[in-house]
Amino acid sequence: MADDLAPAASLQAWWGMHQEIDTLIITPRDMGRIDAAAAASGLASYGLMERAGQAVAAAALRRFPGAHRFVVLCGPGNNGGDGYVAARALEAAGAEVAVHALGDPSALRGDAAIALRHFGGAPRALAEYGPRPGDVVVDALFGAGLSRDLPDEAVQVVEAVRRHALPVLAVDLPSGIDGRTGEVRGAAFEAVATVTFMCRKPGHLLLPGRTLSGDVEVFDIGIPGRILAVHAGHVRVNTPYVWRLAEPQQTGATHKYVRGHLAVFSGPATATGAARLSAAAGLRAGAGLVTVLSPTDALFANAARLTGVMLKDVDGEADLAALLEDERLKTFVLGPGFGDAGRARAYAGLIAAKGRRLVLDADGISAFRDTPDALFGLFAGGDTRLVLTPHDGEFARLFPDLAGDGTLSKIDRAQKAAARSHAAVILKGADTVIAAPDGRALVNENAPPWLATAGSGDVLAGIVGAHLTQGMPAFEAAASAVWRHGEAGSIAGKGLTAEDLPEAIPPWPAA
Ligand SMILES: NC(=O)C1=CN([C@@H]2O[C@H](COP(=O)(O)OP(=O)(O)OC[C@H]3O[C@@H](n4cnc5c(N)ncnc54)[C@H](OP(=O)(O)O)[C@@H]3O)[C@@H](O)[C@H]2O)[C@@H](O)CC1
Ligand SMILES: Nc1ncnc2c1ncn2[C@@H]1O[C@H](COP(=O)(O)OP(=O)(O)O)[C@@H](O)[C@H]1O
Ligand SMILES: [K+]
Repeated sequence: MADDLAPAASLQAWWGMHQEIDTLIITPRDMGRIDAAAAASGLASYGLMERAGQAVAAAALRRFPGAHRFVVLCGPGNNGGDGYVAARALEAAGAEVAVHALGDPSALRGDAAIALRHFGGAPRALAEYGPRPGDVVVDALFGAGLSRDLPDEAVQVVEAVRRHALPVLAVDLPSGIDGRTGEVRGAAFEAVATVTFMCRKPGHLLLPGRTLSGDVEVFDIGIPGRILAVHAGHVRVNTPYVWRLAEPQQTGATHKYVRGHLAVFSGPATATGAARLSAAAGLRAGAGLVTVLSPTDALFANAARLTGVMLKDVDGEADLAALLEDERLKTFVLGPGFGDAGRARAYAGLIAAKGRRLVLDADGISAFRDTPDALFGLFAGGDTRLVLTPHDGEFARLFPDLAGDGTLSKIDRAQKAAARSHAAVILKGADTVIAAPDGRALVNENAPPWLATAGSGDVLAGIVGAHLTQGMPAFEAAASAVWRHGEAGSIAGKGLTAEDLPEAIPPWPAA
């Protein structure tokens, strides 16, 4: 996907400020380009392999001091080459080492053939490997070059290693994980740890690859940062480094209207809690004022439970149209607990027509399941004013073709959805991806699993709304909201309920 986008000069400049190597996520294809560029610049490619293999051996010795035997499984490409270097280094350190190769080692080419020659031993066939207690498996079968499902021979070894519960140290990626998508191709090792080189790949961050990679160590094998930067696409890890320059500034002249007014639509009398969760989160996340806009039948239910948040009777399009005359009301959250699909569509239309910003979540998203293009048309043109916050199910309602396309990674899906909808898209999950219409995308990694609790998404929508109403650009507002939501989950801790989250939203990290 990244390649289909011709980055505008401004976008290149934007990423130019965000080239911290720690935040780069590089696809296997771009990594191939980086290798080629490194070689073209005069860097000896075998030197890169040598450093890679040495780093793997060092990690193996450090992590598994009690290993009886290191079993290095080597594949037919450069991943296997790294394995031969590691095997030689482990032997040199005095460890017991067994090497098994997939395919005919004499067919190895290039750097991998050199690595085998330096190793000097004769690898045994993969099928001859018999797991023993005390074995530590160094998985160098396939890395970035995996291009199809694992061959049967490799699947059998994966299964045998799992049956014997042997620890696995993966080289670059656990074999079987697709580095571009994080998906399992047929079968995959489950690694205790993975040693990768220069930067993480999507497969280390997207599920299930994230889980199967274990601890990921990123080792610098000496490719210059300038070469990485030139060939890095538009994908980064969601860290404050990426959006800190867009954080709202608090100055002495700040007053509550400068900090922005956020409005959250409530559902009917029987479904008001979700909107209050969003509203409470919005206030805590920095909106100067927050108002719950409630249908008449739900006013008492809301009034009984609101303090810092204000309440207003909005029961239909005429009421909303009148309210939109107040220019200070800049941002709306529509969807949590909302229920009424027809009304949700009408409200979104009015908000768009008046040039306001909208966080569309939950029922607000589902309301457009039959007419997604109508939604996307509402917010086309100009600055990005719409943030969509779907989980996978809601995503499939608006973008059924993208959801059903098994060739796309979660990053690809979010990027394509953002471009189509003219929205910043937060595609939620344990590996939430945030994407902008211009192709930028971030993968989030700070959310603890106990954040998966009813109402947690409502809190996120409120935080996004608070950031938007303080004037942050949509993509940065969305990304920083996902990050603060994740931090709140860690601060509130295991066993949290969504009610605990607003209180736990942390201050902005120091810029
Ligand atoms: N800069 C860096 O990061 C550096 C990276 N380095 C290392 O290089 C690794 C990438 O090497 P790589 O490109 O040779 O790919 P790799 O994963 O070894 O596999 C390719 C081979 O497997 C084959 N093949 C693929 N799928 C298959 C299947 N299902 N079943 C059977 N065969 C299959 C494929 O055959 P083909 O598809 O061409 O038929 C080809 O022969 C990278 O992960 C890292 O460890 C370091 O050495 C130095 C610097
Ligand atoms: N396993 C997980 N680990 C971390 N965060 C998760 C996990 N599962 C879900 N989340 C997060 O929890 C939130 C759930 O939101 P959502 O699916 O809308 O639920 P709800 O509608 O109950 O609020 C999202 O922010 C999502 O990214
Ligand atoms: K591997």
